[in-house]
Amino acid sequence: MTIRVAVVGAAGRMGSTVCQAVQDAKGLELVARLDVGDTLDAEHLAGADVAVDFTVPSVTEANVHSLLDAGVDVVVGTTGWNEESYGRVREHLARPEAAGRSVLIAPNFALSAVLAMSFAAKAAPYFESAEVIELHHPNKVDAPSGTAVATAQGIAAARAEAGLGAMPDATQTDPDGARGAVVDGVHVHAVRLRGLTAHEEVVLGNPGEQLTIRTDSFDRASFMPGVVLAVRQVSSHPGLTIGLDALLDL
Ligand SMILES: NC(=O)C1=CN([C@@H]2O[C@H](COP(=O)(O)OP(=O)(O)OC[C@H]3O[C@@H](n4cnc5c(N)ncnc54)[C@H](O)[C@@H]3O)[C@@H](O)[C@H]2O)C=CC1
Ligand SMILES: O=C(O)C1=N[C@H](C(=O)O)C[C@H](O)C1
Repeated sequence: MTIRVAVVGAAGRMGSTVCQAVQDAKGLELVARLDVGDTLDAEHLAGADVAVDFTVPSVTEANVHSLLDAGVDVVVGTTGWNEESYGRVREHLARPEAAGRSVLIAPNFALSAVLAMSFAAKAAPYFESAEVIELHHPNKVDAPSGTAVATAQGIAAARAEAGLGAMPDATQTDPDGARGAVVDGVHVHAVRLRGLTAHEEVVLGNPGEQLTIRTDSFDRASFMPGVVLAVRQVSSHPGLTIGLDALLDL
C-alpha cells in the first residue's frame, strides 16, 4: 500500500531534502509541499496519510494540532518541544475525534545521533562528570539543540536512577554564562560555526580517564533513513511517540 505524504516546511533545508527522500522511497508518494502561508487543512494536504513537519520551534506545536484536526498522522523533526507541549499533544490525541491517530516527535533522525544518545545514557552512571557540547551551522535558530537537550535529559535520568548526586564543580562566579546552559543539572555548550552541519560530543570524566562519544552529521542525507522509517511506521504506533529509538531495537 502506498503511503501519501505531505511535507510542511518543504522550502527549508530539511523539508526540501525530505521531499526528495519521499520521492525516492519505495511505497511513499509525495502529495503536498507546504510552507509559510499554506493552511494546514484537508484541501491543502491533498489526501495525505502522513504529514512531516520540519519548520521552526515557534510554530511546530500549532502545526501538529492543525494536522491532527485535518485527520493525518504526523512525524515531527522540528525542535523546541518540552513536557508541556508534549502533554497538550497527548490531550489532543485522547479526544474522540483523534482516536487512533499517531504523532512521532524526534529531535534527531540520524542513526549515529540516536545511538550516541543511547550510549551516553548507558555510560552516565559510571562517571563523576558529564557535559554535552553541540556544534551546528550558524543558520540554526535555536540553542541548545533539541538533540543536546534530549542527551542531557537522558544522562540526568540515568544518573538519578543510579543514585548519583550533583557533578563536581567548584565554579563560584560565571557572570557571562561561560559554563553553558544547564539541562536537568547537565551543562550543555553550543557552538555555531560556518562549515558545520550537526555535531555533538558527550564528554564523561572520572579521575584519570575520559570517555568521548561523538556523532557527526556531515550531510542532511544522514537524517533521511530515519525520517522514511518514521513515515512508514508512525501509523502503527497510535498516540504520542517520542524519539526514533522507540522504533529501533536499542
Ligand atoms: N529531527 C531531526 O533529525 C532534525 C531536526 N532539525 C530541526 O528541523 C527544524 C527545521 O530545520 P531547517 O530545515 O534547517 O530549517 P529551515 O529554516 O531551513 O526551514 C524551516 C522551513 O519552515 C518554514 N516555515 C516556517 N514557519 C512555517 C509555518 N508556519 N508553516 C509552514 N512552514 C513554515 C520556513 O519557511 C522554512 O522553509 C529545526 O527545528 C531543526 O532544529 C534539523 C535537522 C534534523
Ligand atoms: O538545526 C539543525 O540543523 C538540527 N537540529 C536538530 C537539533 O536541534 O537537535 C537535529 C540536528 O542536530 C540538526
